[in-house]
Parts: sequence; C-alpha cells; structure tokens
Amino acid sequence: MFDSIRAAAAEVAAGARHLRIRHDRIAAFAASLPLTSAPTGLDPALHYVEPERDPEGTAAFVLTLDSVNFGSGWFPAVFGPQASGYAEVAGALAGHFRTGGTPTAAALARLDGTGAAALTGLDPRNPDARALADLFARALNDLGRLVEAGHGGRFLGLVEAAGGSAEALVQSLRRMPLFEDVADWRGRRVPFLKRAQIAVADLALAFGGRGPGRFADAGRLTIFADNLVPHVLRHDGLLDYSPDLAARIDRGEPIPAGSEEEVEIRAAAVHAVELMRAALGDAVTSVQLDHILWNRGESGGYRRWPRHATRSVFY
Ligand SMILES: Nc1nc2c(c(CN[C@H]3C=C[C@H](O)[C@@H]3O)cn2[C@@H]2O[C@H](COP(=O)(O)O)[C@@H](O)[C@H]2O)c(=O)[nH]1
Repeated sequence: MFDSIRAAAAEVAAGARHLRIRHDRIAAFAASLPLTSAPTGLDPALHYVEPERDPEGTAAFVLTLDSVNFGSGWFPAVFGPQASGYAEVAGALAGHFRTGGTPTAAALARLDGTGAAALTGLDPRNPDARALADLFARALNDLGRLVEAGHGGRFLGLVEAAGGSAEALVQSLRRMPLFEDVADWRGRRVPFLKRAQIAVADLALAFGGRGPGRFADAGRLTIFADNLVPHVLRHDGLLDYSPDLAARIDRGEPIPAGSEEEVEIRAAAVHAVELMRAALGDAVTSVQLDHILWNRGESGGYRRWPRHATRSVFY
C-alpha cells in the first residue's frame, strides 16, 4: 500500500500541468535541513499523553484527535489567519480529556455538531465553525461506532487488532469514509491516506514507539499530505507553481477539493520528500522529514503568505 501511494505521487508529479518539482535543488535543500530536530514525542501542552498511567485514554485521545485532524480550509475563517487550527483543536480536546475524562466510544457515536464544537473548541455562533463541527461530529460518530461495534468500546482494541502493522491499522481506519483519502487524477486513483497515516505516526509518538505505539513498518509511512508541507516547499523554491495557480492561492481563492490542481500540489509534496529521502540515503524517514518541514512552516515566517485553501475532510 505505501508503495502505491509513492508510485501514484511520482506519476502525478511527472505529468503535472500546474506545477513542477525543482529536481536540481532537492539534494542541497535536503542536506540543509536540521535532520535531528524531528520530534520524538507529542507536545504535552497540546496533547493528552499518559502512556503509562492511562494507555486507553492516550490511544482514545490520538484516535479522536486524528479523526478531526482536518479543517485547514476553514481555519482562517474560524480561528483567524495567524492561528494554528491544529493547536486550537488539539488543545481544546486535550483539555476535555484532562478535566472530563475520556469520552466513551458510545458517546462519540451519538455526538452532534453542538457536542463536537464543545469538544474541539469551535464557536457554534460562527457559521463556518458550525459547518466544520458538523463534519467533526460525523467523523467522531464513525470512530465511536467502529470502536463500539468492532472492539467492545476499547480504543486500544482497534490499535491491538493491527498487530503492530502500520499498514493494517491504516487499512482498518480507512473503512471510515472520512479517512478514505483517495483522489482521482485524470482517471487515475491517487491515494494519500493522510489522516490514517498520521494517526499511526501520532500513536508511535504518544507511546514512544513502544507497546501500542510500536509498528514494525512505521518507516514505510509517507508524509501527511496537508497544505503546509507543500507551502513550505513552494516558498523554499522546491516547487514551482504555474503563475495562474500561484496567483489564485496568493489571493486566497479556494482550490476545490479533488481538483487537478489540488491533487498535483499534494502529490508533488509527497514525491519531493521521497526524492529528498533518496538524496539523503534513507538517513531519515518520510515522517521525520514531514515533521521537520511542518514544524518549520509553523515556526518560520511562512504565515506571511496564504497556503492553498481547500475545504476537505482529509486535511
Ligand atoms: N503534514 C503534516 N500535517 C499536519 C501535522 C499536524 C500536527 N502533527 C503533530 C504531531 C506531531 C508533530 O509534532 C505535530 O505537532 C497537523 N497537520 C495538518 O496541518 C493543518 C493545520 O495547520 P495549522 O492551521 O497551522 O495548525 C491541518 O491540515 C492538519 O491536518 C503534521 O505533523 N504533519
């Protein structure tokens, strides 16, 4: 499966009409990255991480968070252009886990938009936030039903059923429609599976790569194709967007989910990172490069330019 993600991304990048990868710059850029700065854990300020004291709650937190780890196309309207939507949602959710305890799978299965808004720090008086909260509720209903019906309400049961295989866990998560992150580009299926993959990576971080966080094939995960990694690559000169696409993004024009442009942006980011990994002789994993590039985008001056805005349930 991970090979099919890489192969599809390479094919889209090669045939892209709206952008191109600057192959000539890949090796030097990769060598310039702070390769040892990839995070080794989840930030406890934003995440409920109690792997020793509360492994079930920790697994429930990561799976709940990554079920709603999307909304980037709504975030500027919901949290403002300078906020990290991920941090707002993760922080609100962690707060609920700390004060209210772990929501049961049954409770998630019954959650409505108002309940989802309260859990994730969205203000239901804001129509954009309410629309996103309704999608969060659907994602959480799916998760609640999957854990309740398939694993007796135990979130760790869903993780343990994968038997330490990242691929198996991704395959079980993608049974939920909002995790089935597969695009169609000129008639070709292009899998990204961003939230299913980041859920595995976040479990590994939360559990320090041990127990429920131990995945033998974690090194096979690709980057998590969102809108920040390609934004960093574009502004660091690795991706050249067509003048028309660049202008549309720079004036904040929405790029439709599933459009040729959107798929080419996400695929080029996946493939560019694979080229960097090859240039580095596999000294780092795609996930480590993802985290380095994503955290670079969060910290540096990248917020002075708008990222591509796509209202999608995938990122
Ligand atoms: N490629 C990639 N995309 C990621 C993340 C994360 C957070 N992962 C945490 C786990 C360990 C690390 O230390 C990170 O702290 C969120 N996102 C995406 O970003 C967007 C939100 O952006 P903003 O509005 O600025 O917060 C949204 O689409 C969300 O899905 C990542 O790691 N990689």
